[in-house]
Amino acid sequence: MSDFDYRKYKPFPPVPKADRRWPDQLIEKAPVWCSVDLRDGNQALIEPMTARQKSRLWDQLVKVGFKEIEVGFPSASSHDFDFVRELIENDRIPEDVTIQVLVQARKELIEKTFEALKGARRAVVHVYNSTSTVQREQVFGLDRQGIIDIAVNGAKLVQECAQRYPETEWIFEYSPESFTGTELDFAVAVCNAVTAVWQPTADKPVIINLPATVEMSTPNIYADQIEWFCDKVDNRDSLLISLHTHNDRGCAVAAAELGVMAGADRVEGTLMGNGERTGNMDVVTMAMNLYSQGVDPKLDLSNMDEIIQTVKECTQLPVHPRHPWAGELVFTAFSGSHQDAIKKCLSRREQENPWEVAYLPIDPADIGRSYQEVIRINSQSGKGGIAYVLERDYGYELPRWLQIDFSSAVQAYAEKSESEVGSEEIFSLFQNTYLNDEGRWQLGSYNVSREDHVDKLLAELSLGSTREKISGIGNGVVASFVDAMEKFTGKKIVLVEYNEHALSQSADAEAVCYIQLNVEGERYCGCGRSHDIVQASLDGILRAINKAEEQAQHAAA
Ligand SMILES: CC(=O)SCCNC(=O)CCNC(=O)[C@H](O)C(C)(C)COP(=O)(O)OP(=O)(O)OC[C@H]1O[C@@H](n2cnc3c(N)ncnc32)[C@H](O)[C@@H]1OP(=O)(O)O
Ligand SMILES: CC(C)C(=O)C(=O)O
Repeated sequence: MSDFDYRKYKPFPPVPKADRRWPDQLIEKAPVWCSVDLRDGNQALIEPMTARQKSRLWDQLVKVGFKEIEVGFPSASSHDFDFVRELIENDRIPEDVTIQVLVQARKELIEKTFEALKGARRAVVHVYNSTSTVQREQVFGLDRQGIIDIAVNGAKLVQECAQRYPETEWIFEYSPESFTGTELDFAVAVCNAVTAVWQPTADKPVIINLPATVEMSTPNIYADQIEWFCDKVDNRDSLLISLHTHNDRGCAVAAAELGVMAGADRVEGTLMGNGERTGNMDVVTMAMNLYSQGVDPKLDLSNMDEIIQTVKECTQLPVHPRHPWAGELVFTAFSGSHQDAIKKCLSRREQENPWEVAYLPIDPADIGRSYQEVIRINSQSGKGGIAYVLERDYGYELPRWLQIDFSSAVQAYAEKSESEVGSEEIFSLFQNTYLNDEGRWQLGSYNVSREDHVDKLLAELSLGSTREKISGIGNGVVASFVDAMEKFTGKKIVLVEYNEHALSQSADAEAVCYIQLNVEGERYCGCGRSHDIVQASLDGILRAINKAEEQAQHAAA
């Protein structure tokens, strides 16, 4: 057997179920969220958070709008204990926020936990023990009854301690840790034994948390487990069924979503999915998934960059640029056809209609992202994206024929530079390609007169110290200038395309004019920009002709 041998592993058994209902459910409201950033997130860090980092993350979690926050494992370390005390003693817990703490089902740890919570207005005490076959057999060396005894003793101790501190409103939570590796009938039996101690009612429910401590199966199987559990457990109406998924197979969010469809009321997770191994369920992703379906996520994620910054600074972990909804590249299109579709959808969008923009599942502005990042240019980009950047940043509304012409210049440039082409680079390339007069003929003074419906143009061209007088006639200034240039160059020139617009980004009302000429069978484009539309047109024509001349000289050389 080689080291990499799939025969080492066995498939996860499906849940035999003839009455599967969850696939037909829709999630129409947000679950109760509980952040476990300061506990599960913290226990997985290379360097656990300092008091200052915890405090900062706490403030952020409150700001985002979590109403339940697991703040630590106060019996495990003095840091966690002190942090809980600090929150309580300095009155830092808003009225509508409930703190939660985790503890193993062990006497001395439970007692210490209640000491840490002394004086709290309201708190969730979350007690757990492992119930899976592997842990029963190999870690605890106990049979089913032995495991039930640990859970029941823990539940009794929690209840007794709570009675010692009646000034606090207590909420109890129990987790059959490693639920996904536990036989379902046994998970139900353990939880029933715990709730038989706590005696919850519909008015005073307890939380039963069903963790995928390790994600072991496809998310549909987790949903089957949740639905099966909800159907069989005693007193379902007096329980809040909570989910706590991990991301070992990369499906923690999917599992939580399907678990909610299967009947769960509450979801535990962390911001950006920090947590043990591959992490906890990412609350940002699940909440944004709801948001993008038109469901109020009951969390305020509008300042995504601030959230990311806080998470990064407190956990010392990076956030991937392609992290769902939040990464710095998730609203960016580099590829041409995507850019083209985005540009068209955005320009046709009517504010009052529901959001429907190709390749952008939500409006990036909702989470504080600018449209600057939506379209970025590299060698994979096309004309639509390039035109979008020029219009957005410089007010140039390139006609389609010029977009086609210019995109080949940008493509060549991007291939040569082998990197992204920034907006300023694109504009400078545009100027060099269509607005450049260096070493070329420029238009000096000109005069147009009209006689018998025919326009006559006299003009002066200059190139360095050389001056040339030209003249032409035609129907309009443009036609007479083209005529003059035909005589001057000795070439056949036809005006193919002409577009103009006022430059919206110019404070003093400049116009821009785009020209395409056919010079001796070849097409050349030029552009003019001036306060005077005639000047802009003539400049555009001359620049296109200059390009034709330059090309002819190169060909001759
Ligand atoms: C899936 C999760 O994320 S669960 C949360 C995990 N988080 C943490 O463990 C971080 C905080 N924990 C700690 O710092 C430590 O475990 C402490 C301080 C709480 C306890 O430390 P210690 O008692 O020295 O050690 P340890 O955790 O190894 O204890 C293991 C013992 O407790 C028992 N035990 C472990 N978990 C539980 C539990 N939930 N309920 C009852 N007993 C338990 C084990 O069987 C073992 O018993 P043994 O000593 O008879 O073999
Ligand atoms: C204690 C429990 C809820 C836990 O963190 C887990 O199972 O992952």
